[in-house]
Amino acid sequence: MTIKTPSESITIMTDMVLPGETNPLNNLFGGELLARMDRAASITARRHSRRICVTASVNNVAFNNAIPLGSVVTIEAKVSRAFRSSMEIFLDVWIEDRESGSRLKANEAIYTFVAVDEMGKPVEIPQIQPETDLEKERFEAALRRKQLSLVLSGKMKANEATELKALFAE
Ligand SMILES: CC(=O)SCCNC(=O)CCNC(=O)[C@H](O)C(C)(C)COP(=O)(O)OP(=O)(O)OC[C@H]1O[C@@H](n2cnc3c(N)ncnc32)[C@H](O)[C@@H]1OP(=O)(O)O
Repeated sequence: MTIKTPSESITIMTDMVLPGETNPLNNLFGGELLARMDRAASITARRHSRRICVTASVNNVAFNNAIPLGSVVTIEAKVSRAFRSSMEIFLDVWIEDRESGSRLKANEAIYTFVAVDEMGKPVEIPQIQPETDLEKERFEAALRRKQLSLVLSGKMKANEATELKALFAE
């Protein structure tokens, strides 16, 4: 079984917010950000698996800070954990202050991608070896999030979600 680190497949995309991409408050339209994150996550999933990858679910998106027109937006996409054919991709979104250059964390999201063959059938992928403390923390919690996503999508019975149940029993 091949094992890879998250840094081997990281994708960093930097772009600007243009007038056609904003809402009436002149902030980045939510759907535009979702599409940009999907693109970055898709590249990371492909780099990790070297396969065709499809978005299986968007597990969490937090629009914590509005992103104003003209902002420079950086999206970082990393594999937090790989399972058999699916992988969790964690996205961190930053905006850059024009004058100081300092970065402010604007949003976070978690997507699940599945690697498939040419017929769309799920295929096995390399596992992940987390390195940093944050990567280890996200790796540990990923199975819980996978079970929650499967329960919510009706693909797993709640009483089979052992990791989730353990969380409530703590
Ligand atoms: C980049 C893009 O935008 S692609 C376009 C948008 N996406 C699509 O069109 C995808 C359409 N959906 C599909 O092709 C299929 O439903 C698939 C490939 C995602 C899943 O196929 P299934 O027949 O359900 O396969 P299966 O049940 O074996 O699941 C495959 C894996 O996905 C995982 N999975 C499926 N649904 C979910 C979900 N909602 N949340 C988390 N994981 C999921 C399964 O747990 C399994 O993981 P594992 O192999 O790592 O244990």
